[in-house]
Amino acid sequence: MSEKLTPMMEQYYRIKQKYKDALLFFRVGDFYELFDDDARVASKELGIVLTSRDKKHAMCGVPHHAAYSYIKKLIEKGYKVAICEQVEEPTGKKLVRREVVRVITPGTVVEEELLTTESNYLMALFKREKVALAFLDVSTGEFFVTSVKNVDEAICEVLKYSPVECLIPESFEEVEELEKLVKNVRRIEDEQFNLKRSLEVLKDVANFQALELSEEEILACGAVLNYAKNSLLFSKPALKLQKLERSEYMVLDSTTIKNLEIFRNLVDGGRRGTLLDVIDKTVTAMGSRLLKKWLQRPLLDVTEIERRLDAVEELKEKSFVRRVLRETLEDVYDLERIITRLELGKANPKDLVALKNSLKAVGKIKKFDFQSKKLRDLVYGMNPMEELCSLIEKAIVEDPPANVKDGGVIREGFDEELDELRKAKKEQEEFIKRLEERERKRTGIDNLRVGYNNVFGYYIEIPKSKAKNLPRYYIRKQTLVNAERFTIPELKDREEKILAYEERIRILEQEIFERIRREVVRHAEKVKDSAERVAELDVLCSLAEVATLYNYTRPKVNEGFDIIIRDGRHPAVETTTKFVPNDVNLTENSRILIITGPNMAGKSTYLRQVALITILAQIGSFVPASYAVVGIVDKIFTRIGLVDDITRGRSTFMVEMLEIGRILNNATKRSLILLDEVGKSTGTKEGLSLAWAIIEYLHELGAKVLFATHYHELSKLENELAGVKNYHFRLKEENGKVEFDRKIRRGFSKESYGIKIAEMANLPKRVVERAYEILNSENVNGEVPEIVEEISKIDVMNLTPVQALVELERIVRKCRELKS
Ligand SMILES: Nc1ncnc2c1ncn2[C@@H]1O[C@H](COP(=O)(O)OP(=O)(O)OP(=O)(O)O)[C@@H](O)[C@H]1O
Repeated sequence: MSEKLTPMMEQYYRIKQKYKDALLFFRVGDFYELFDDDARVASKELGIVLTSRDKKHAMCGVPHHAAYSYIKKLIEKGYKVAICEQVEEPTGKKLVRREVVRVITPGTVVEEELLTTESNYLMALFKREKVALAFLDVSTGEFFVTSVKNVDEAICEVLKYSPVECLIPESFEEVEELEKLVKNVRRIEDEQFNLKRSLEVLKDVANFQALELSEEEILACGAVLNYAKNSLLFSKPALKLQKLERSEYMVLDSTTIKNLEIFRNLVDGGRRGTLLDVIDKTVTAMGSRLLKKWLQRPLLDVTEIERRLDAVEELKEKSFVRRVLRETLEDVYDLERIITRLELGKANPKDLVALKNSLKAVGKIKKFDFQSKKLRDLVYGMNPMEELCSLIEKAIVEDPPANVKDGGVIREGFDEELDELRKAKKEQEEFIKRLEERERKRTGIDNLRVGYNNVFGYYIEIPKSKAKNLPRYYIRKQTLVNAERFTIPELKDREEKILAYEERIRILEQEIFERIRREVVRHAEKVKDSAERVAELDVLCSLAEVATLYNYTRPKVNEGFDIIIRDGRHPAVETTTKFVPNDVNLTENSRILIITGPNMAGKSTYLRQVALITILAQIGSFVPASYAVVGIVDKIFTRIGLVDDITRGRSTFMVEMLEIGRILNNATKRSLILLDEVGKSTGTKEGLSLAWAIIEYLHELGAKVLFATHYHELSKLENELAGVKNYHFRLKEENGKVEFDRKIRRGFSKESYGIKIAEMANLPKRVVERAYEILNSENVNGEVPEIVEEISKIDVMNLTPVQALVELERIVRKCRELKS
């Protein structure tokens, strides 16, 4: 078959050979065409018509000007797209040279049209003794690496950063775990995680030597960089690597991130109703990304937290200044991405104008005067780069086209040679105008007209009825329904001149644009620095805005142990419900709170709000409370709600115990632990014993614990362990009607409201009455028969001596209680 291929198709197959795993967008004139299997896939995924070329090759195509919308769909579905361009101007019949100029994958996108404002991370994972994770957002140049102890912790990082594409060695076993969280997991041959190759690509990263990375980290970093390099984004990456130490930030494990609905809600996985959603009032894309990072990494350093709080307080108080500042911040475009596109040579003239306008806004921000150290430092260090700004202003027109090749980008008066060429071209055009006038007179045809199109160039158009007896130098070019088109030697001559000028203008404009781009890139670091400052100011303004809007107060954050909150609220629930505030006192002798109360009373909400207030305090935000003291928490663990993991053949109980095991093994005295109905997923007796033993363990550890439970028996722990205190929620009963009052109270409530809630839920009256009847009958209410039954169930022969002792102790305790 190969000898019958046209030269173009031969060229196609040669190129396709190198990009087998990508859909090849092959530029033919104004279209990108896809062939064979690529065409079949694309036509199905994009809903476009499948045709054929030369009746041999399946084919479909998309117009080049709309290509991004199609590429976006394919990328979102996880495909790689290789863009093959015509890299020379087509001349005559000779086959035009074509090359792949870019391979686009979800994690290597820099094109504005293909991105959202969120971070777009490409991640690589490498596991040996530890697990190293490298994250690269090529669109902003953000690049960081971190190490964790095991795959569980790695999953937690993945959940936090939500990478869009993930590279793992083929031998990595826990791939299913990852695939639940990341749409595009790519298995890379193990040899690709190669030390020599990684070191080779990493040597271009300026600060690499200074970082002391582990081998795992080097391999993970090398893998992401090589992948980005193979997508033809850069030959030498201009990146700075950051090594994140987990010990510098509060650790939020994956269940906590999910349960507290920090980034995604539990309803549909979206952003609505999440903590991020509530506190994100940023006005720039950079600010919005940074705020998310702050939530991903709450601080442990009290000094820095206090600095942020000072800044938020000042901005909260100066509401007018804040408003003006936020309006100015709105004028700053996504500088991080613009400067990255400029560095990668993928920027367009509009990017330069946006950069200039942003720098002007930066200049205005620099003039703000603040008291707090953080705000002063941020504002003072802003660099508006007036010279660069005025260079762009002088060089680029205010509203340039998106593509330099379209021309009209460089302002008049900026470059003498360009002005000369434009003038010369204009003279020719004016000559043609005069020529039109002259020919009208010569021929006596009033509606003779000179026109231009891309295919035929300049022509003289004359209505058909009058296209007779024309001068001999008129040469026919084209016949239309109502008109004839001609050229004359003079017009042809001028046209050639105009085309030659146009070509020189085009090249010169591109050269000037490139010169300015290089000049801007020389100052890239300064632009990036201002971008970081803008992002931080925006986040601080957002926190001040939220504090004002929702009436938050400044927490007192310290190195102490206590968490004391007055009138605390759940930041998200309070935006949709009339919220009843509650206090919390977590101190050395009240560090484990056993919280009982009916279903739906508000126990889980209470647990969550304490954790959310702690997180807010440690990112430097005000908190939803009237007063709050927060002693730094190193890790937050949660076990809320029952989750099955059937896919892994684990029962609800197994999952629960695995999670509890992880918590008990990793928590420290400084940790905050939220446990909701632990033990519920197994039999009452066993569940209760486990809950009991877990509380004893955590009491010894000294951690702060909120333990919501239906096991009323646990309330006895208050008398046995110094740090345990009982709290409860109850129903308000007025005139025979019950409702939730959502107030937490000290002590333990014996009342059980199950049937009352059933009544509230409109169960048939007969059922409710019968339930009360049974409840009040001897068998149910009497506790002696219950004990007898329990003792008879104990399988004495199969108990170890220790277990037997535990059982005995429990029974004795119960009997004593009954006696009293
Ligand atoms: N302090 C509060 N003020 C107002 N509404 C609240 C408050 N706390 C909780 N709620 C509302 O009550 C509902 C039930 O709360 P939550 O889920 O915390 O109850 P629960 O005691 O944990 O219930 P269960 O034991 O069934 O899990 C929530 O959906 C919330 O909207």
